Amino acid sequence: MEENKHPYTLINVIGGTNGVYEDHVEFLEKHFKLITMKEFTENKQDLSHKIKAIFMWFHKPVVDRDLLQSLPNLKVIANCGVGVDHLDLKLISSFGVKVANTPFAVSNPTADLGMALMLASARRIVEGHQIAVSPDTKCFMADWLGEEINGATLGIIGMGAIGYKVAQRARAFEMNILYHNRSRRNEADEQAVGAVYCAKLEDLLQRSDFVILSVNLSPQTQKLIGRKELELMKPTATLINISRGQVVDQDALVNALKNGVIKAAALDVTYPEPLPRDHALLHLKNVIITPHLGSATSKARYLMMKNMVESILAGVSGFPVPNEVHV
Ligand SMILES: O=C(O)[C@H](O)CO
Repeated sequence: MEENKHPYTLINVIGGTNGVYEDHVEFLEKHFKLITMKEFTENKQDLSHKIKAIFMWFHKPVVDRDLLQSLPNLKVIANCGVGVDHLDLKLISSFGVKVANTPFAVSNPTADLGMALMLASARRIVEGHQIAVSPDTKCFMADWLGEEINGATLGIIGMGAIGYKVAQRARAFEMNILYHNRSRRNEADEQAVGAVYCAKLEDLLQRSDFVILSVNLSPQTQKLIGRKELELMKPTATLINISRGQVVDQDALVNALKNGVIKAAALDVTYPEPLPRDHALLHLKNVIITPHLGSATSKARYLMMKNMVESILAGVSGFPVPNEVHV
């Protein structure tokens, strides 16, 4: 592969659970001369001036001041996924480096997962599976009653791309939809999904049977849902989190779930991930937890990688970077 045709790109070590999938490597190698973190660490002197881009797959490699200082020709960091809360955008931009994410690749699968969690909790899918496979089970179709979501009220907190996709799906399930967002959506958007804006978060919390979190993590949304907010929810309500674990005060959530303040929680994200094995959330019957599966589909992962490649190619060639995240 000719060096002058292909930007050198620093990636996380190939393979392993946090690595770039091995079957993606062939695709990446068509566009880049890939340098793994290991190769970089072992040959810093030779490589540091050559690397122009970072392919950041699930928060790796860690981009800190030291790494930025050792890459004087770095132009662009492509992050897989939409959330960039693990990146210090101001620091990165002070080095003249651009950041891009992949919002369009993740919005459908993450919204799907939000619906899956809501339905799984409402219809007791996880308990049902355990009953169905248990050697002691003799009786099917017994008293494992759940709730129907049609006609119920869904409160969506964070009506960005993912929140809106959730609303589209919830409409098809004939739910009543409330939403709270930094800025109100235009009338056409609201009407298309039948969503009603709640300027006050309190209002949405009091009226919803299901509350779903689809906000970005920021200083404003850290512990957005704490004791006070949980107490405003109905005792029959379920909290679903597909955003970031830190958006919820987990100690307050554990208390609320233990004491019947709310009925249940369905969480794709926690803090930390994974939770320590003795964490109370892992042992409560009214909790479902999935291991951050929001964007975990083959289609999304392929699209993420494709979008990242496009952003890197544009960034290293001095063109506007698709999906650039501005500070
Ligand atoms: O930020 C995102 O898009 C997801 O959490 C990564 O899968």
